[in-house]
Amino acid sequence: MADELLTVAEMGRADRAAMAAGVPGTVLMERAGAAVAAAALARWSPRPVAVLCGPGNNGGDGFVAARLLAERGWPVRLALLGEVGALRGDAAWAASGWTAAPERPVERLETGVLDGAGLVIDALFGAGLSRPLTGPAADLVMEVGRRGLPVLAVDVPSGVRGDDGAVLGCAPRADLTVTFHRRKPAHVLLPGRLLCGEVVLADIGIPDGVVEAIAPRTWENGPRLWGARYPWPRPEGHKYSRGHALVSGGAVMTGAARLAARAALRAGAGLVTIAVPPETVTLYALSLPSAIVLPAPDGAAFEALLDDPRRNAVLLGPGAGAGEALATRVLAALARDRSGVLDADVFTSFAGGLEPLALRLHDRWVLTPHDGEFDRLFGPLPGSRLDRARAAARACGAVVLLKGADTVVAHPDGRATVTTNAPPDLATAGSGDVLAGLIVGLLAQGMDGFDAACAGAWLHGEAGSTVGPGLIAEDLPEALPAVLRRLKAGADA
Ligand SMILES: NC(=O)C1=CN([C@@H]2O[C@H](COP(=O)(O)OP(=O)(O)OC[C@H]3O[C@@H](n4cnc5c(N)ncnc54)[C@H](OP(=O)(O)O)[C@@H]3O)[C@@H](O)[C@H]2O)[C@@H](O)CC1
Ligand SMILES: [K+]
Repeated sequence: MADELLTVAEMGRADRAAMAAGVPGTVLMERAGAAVAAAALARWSPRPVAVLCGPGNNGGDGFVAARLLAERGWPVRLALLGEVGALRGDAAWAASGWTAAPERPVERLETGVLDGAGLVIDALFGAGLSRPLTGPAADLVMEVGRRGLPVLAVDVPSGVRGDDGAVLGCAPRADLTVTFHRRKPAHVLLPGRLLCGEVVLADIGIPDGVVEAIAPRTWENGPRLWGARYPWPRPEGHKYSRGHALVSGGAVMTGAARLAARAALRAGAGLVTIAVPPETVTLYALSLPSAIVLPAPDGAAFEALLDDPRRNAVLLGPGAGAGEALATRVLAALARDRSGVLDADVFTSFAGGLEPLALRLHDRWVLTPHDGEFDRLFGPLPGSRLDRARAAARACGAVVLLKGADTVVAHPDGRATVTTNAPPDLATAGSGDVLAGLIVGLLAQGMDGFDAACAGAWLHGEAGSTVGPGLIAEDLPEALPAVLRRLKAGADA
């Protein structure tokens, strides 16, 4: 499945470009409807179907699918929101194909159309959803849910907004969603992703060059985006050539930096130094035999460690304790030519204003806030998680990774990815520290900020899935070798 995600506006451009290139809209619609019918035939045994059509082209796709399933002998009832005579363009053409057979009426959109149905095809609204569902459309959607009928959604479950996966009013929970040409953000962002069920991507004959011309800026995160630049160890390499991460460890919450350091090592950093309060050196050293544990009693000692240019990537935040001392260390790291990750307590330390950070950050730095930390640092920004992460990256000049079940990574230049492989088991204490450690480990090996953030988020999700139920954060670094082995096998194939 292609990784690009098209906004609704970009998909509209793709449709128009295809038509300008000589593919008529009716042909696109016939192929779209045929893909829906084919998906129904592939997934379900023959059964009575209720096709719910809206007043636009999404409904047009429904008319085509209804005709094709009826031609295959499936009992099909079709109901339309509005009047057939009010349909325009390709949708009117598609409706005429259905009504050409006198035994195929167009029913009013009322709940009775569901009686006897063993499958619902939801073709009420797709890309043109412009407001919350109300009236008969909402009634039908609610009734489908009450009856627990299987649902095949056309393009998106009606009520799910394509650009951000938000639900306007209500939307059915689909078992299968057939979308066209490329997926939309709604297929990967929550809650949309959960309402889509399985997503099938259908080729409706939009020429390949069209996507290149549109040059989308959003992708589903995965190794196809960054795998070619993954810093696999080289035969001629040694630990000094694999980067040296510097992790700042705290006095009280010592687990956070230890988890991060271990993850950085597992991600392949050649060396990891943890700078810790002197009284905690033994504790850190005993639990991390592969790391270098050094005392850093104060800011000056930390700066002395920073001054060694071999320590090329820095992690600040996990377990550090918010406040002036942490802020000073952050600014000291930013004043040097390093890459790094800012996490956790850093966001509280700079909650008073972004300016001191924004003046010095650049795109080899990655900020990894969850939603609460994000709001603390950037304020309540409008829009979807994609919009907000992009705006934040632009505002601060660094890569922003907005953590969650649908983690977004955004670059200041507008590129963004959505990560979809994170299992719910990852929502556990210390999980974010591991993520920060993975990213700093990749930065230390020379990956750029956007690649490192994307690869780190994906590896984190894979490690989480590998462990599965019962996961605790300590498991994640240990799961990494198996994940990397699979990644490398794919890269070598
Ligand atoms: N050639 C192509 O472009 C291709 C497109 N394809 C298909 O077309 C779909 C996009 O079609 P579309 O642009 O016509 O929009 P669509 O989702 O049918 O809805 C628009 C209508 O719904 C109405 N409406 C909106 N919200 C409402 C609400 N809450 N409650 C009530 N009414 C509401 C809205 O009214 P308005 O906002 O104008 O008042 C308008 O009348 C796309 O998802 C894909 O399935 C494929 O066939 C491939 C080729
Ligand atoms: K739909």
